[in-house]
Amino acid sequence: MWLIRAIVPVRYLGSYKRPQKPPWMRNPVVFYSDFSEKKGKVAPLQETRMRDRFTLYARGGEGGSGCSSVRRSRADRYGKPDGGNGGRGGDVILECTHAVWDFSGLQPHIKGGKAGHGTSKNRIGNRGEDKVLLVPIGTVIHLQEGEIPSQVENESPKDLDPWDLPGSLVEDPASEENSDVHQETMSESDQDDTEQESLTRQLGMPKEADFEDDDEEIDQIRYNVAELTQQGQRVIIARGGEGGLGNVSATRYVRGSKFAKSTIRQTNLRSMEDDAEEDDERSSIKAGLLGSEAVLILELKSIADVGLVGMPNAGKSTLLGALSRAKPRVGHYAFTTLRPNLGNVNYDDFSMTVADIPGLIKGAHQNRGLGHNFLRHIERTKVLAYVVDLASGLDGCEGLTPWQQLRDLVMELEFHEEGLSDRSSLIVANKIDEEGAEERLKELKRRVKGVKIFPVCAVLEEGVAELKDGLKMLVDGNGEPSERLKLENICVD
Ligand SMILES: Nc1nc2c(ncn2[C@@H]2O[C@H](COP(=O)(O)OP(=O)(O)OP(=O)(O)O)[C@@H](O)[C@H]2O)c(=O)[nH]1
Repeated sequence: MWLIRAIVPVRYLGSYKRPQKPPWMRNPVVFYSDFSEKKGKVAPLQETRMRDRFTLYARGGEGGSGCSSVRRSRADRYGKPDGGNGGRGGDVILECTHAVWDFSGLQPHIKGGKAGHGTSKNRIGNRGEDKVLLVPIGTVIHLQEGEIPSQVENESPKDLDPWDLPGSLVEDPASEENSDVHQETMSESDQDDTEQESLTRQLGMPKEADFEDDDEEIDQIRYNVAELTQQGQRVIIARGGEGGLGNVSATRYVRGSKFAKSTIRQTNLRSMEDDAEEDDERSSIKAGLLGSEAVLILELKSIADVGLVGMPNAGKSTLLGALSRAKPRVGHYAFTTLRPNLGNVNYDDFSMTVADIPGLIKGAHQNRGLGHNFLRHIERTKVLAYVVDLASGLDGCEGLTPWQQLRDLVMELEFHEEGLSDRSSLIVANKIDEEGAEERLKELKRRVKGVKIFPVCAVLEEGVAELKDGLKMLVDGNGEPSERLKLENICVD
């Protein structure tokens, strides 16, 4: 026995118990989270880049299959069909909400819930679960493939309140007129055709015209097919498939067709050929239909009354904080702002939204800096506030003079979209507290004409009240139409 103990390791004899590690060694991350963070095991919290453009593939849920079941009783030896229809597949729905900023929470592929199958006793299958995706306010939908999304709830009476949006959803008036005329002259037979078409569409059957236009439609993106601009507004982007017919409904359907004479009792009398044909038809109507599919490009265009445009470090975020209760990130380095920030400016009888756009630099249209992608967020602003840094380039420091900043900003706006700078504007001359800024302001007023200039110290909130009044005048529409910043009105040399 002693000999065996000496040869076989002690742990295999059952008496050995492996010593446990102390708890702080078993789970170092929990007990020493600071330590592990220092070692780089836990990634530091980082602000992720905004996702304001997103490609989404959506598919409605499959319809459930219809059930084939026969209910027999003593009185009815042959039985009666009692199979219920399949349920309808779930839809994929986009819902607009203030709760999300961008599309970073979305998955690229989304499918509606599958419906339940029909069961005996003529019970219909459960409806598939709808998938609701939350998107931010100001989402514009472009259609790459599939059906145009349909509005379901809270449809806004106007496209966007309270002004007409420049460059978005502008429809060709001629086509509108044509469509009106077309509607007026539509005869009753045409209406019947349309009803038939919608029925075919509901049943998921392809139309003849679909086949003809297929080639043309490939690779064509239909822009601005829908947009979500109000809290709670919803659109269905992919519809669930219809459920298949159970044998109760299917028998009725088949009785009405060319198999009128073939009932369950007459099965034995039918020819084998008819049987096969009928079975095919029965099984095709029994299966649930697939849901519709769509490939969409979602694009976020924030909606604000005023857009703050300026070079990095000009003090836009500080100014937004001074104008509103928003608390954007402020830093003494360039590109602190990585996503547009929105703030509400309140007056006694009025309120407006201000958007702080990430800083622009010369060449942003060639993707320098953060590029000019964020400029799409000011496509929908009514008023532009150019924020310039009066202290930039003073005392031999690096930086552009305020008038050079303005020239570059207007040029970048125009590079992004022609005519983007052509809207009511004012200039915010920020950092007036800095040494030499007063002289700079005088020079700025001499060199730039056509728009009002508001000297401001955003940090100390000086001049902010006057700026608020100036913004209100422009947003209200009381501003003179000539108050636009034009390149020819900026003297740089
Ligand atoms: N002296 C002075 N400094 C200011 C004033 N306004 C802003 N600053 C400073 O300027 C720096 C940049 O301010 P931000 O508000 O982050 O500038 P921004 O334009 O949002 O910068 P980006 O995020 O890069 O686009 C910060 O250090 C602010 O404290 C001002 O009126 N006077």
